[in-house]
Amino acid sequence: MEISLSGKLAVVTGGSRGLGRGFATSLLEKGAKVVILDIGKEEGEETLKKLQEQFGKDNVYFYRCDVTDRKQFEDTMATIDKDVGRLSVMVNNAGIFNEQDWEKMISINLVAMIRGTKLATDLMKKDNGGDGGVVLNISSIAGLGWYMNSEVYCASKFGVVGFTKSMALNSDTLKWDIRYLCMCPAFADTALIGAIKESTGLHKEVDTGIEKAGGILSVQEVADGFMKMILTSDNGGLAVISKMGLTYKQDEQK
Ligand SMILES: NC(=O)C1=CN([C@@H]2O[C@H](COP(=O)(O)OP(=O)(O)OC[C@H]3O[C@@H](n4cnc5c(N)ncnc54)[C@H](O)[C@@H]3O)[C@@H](O)[C@H]2O)C=CC1
Ligand SMILES: CCCCCC(=O)/C=C/[C@H]1C=CC(=O)[C@@H]1CCCCCCC(=O)O
Repeated sequence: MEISLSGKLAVVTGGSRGLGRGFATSLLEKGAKVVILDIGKEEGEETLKKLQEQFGKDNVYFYRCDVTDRKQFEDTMATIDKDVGRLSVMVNNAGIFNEQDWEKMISINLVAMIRGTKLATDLMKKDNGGDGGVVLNISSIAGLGWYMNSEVYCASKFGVVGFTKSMALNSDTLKWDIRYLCMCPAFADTALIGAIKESTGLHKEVDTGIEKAGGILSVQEVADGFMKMILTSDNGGLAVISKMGLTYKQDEQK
């Protein structure tokens, strides 16, 4: 069964550039309203301008928000609920690769993803006046396997998989009418690749890894897999997006 996104409100963290901007664009193409949350003010405002030109002023919003700042994240979500509308789609996408500043990486990749999921759940759950919806958390291939010089990144992304799959099993999920989904991209063509090379020191190895994987994913390829999950995946869907396309893990067949 495919859901309709027309007129639905979506929030995308880290949506100013890279994969997040791709997800925001896909949601807008399907008729959703999109709020981008990002720490980068200039990039956010630039993206807002471009997307508003393409999809209309009333359909795209940008709030500068550091998702590691608990109060800022909570206040921003409350403001969106009051000023923009009722949330239906939450995309916890903001992430970094920085093994040196590993505590910050855990705060963004894992803690903020958990917080975003909980804040969205409170706004969407049917027994709290919400309309239900979908939370899609962005993990990585590094959330299912292990990579050299990437210990904390892998730990953070394994955490995203474990948390999201377990949320999907929460005994109240059916009552809430919320689907919890997790997507694991392989190497994709964004600024993160430079950060991986710099942080791990594995410049050649990353290029070889990309070659072995059949090349680098375009943002559009990842966004297509993302949209397929949003529209059709059952609660608990966990999928890899690679050059082979979107592949569900274990018992999740689509
Ligand atoms: N590019 C790749 O090869 C892969 C990326 N991923 C994941 O995809 C997600 C998106 O990454 P990319 O688009 O590739 O990277 P990117 O670096 O292009 O975009 C990340 C965005 O997150 C924002 N951000 C960072 N810290 C933030 C904070 N504290 N609060 C709010 N926003 C913040 C950045 O400003 C930026 O706009 C990340 O979770 C990443 O781990 C997963 C697998 C592969
Ligand atoms: C192959 C060397 C990798 C070293 C750098 C690294 O640890 C990268 C980690 C992850 C960061 C985001 C990702 O998605 C990266 C892993 C992607 C690897 C994809 C390889 C696919 C394959 O081997 O088939």
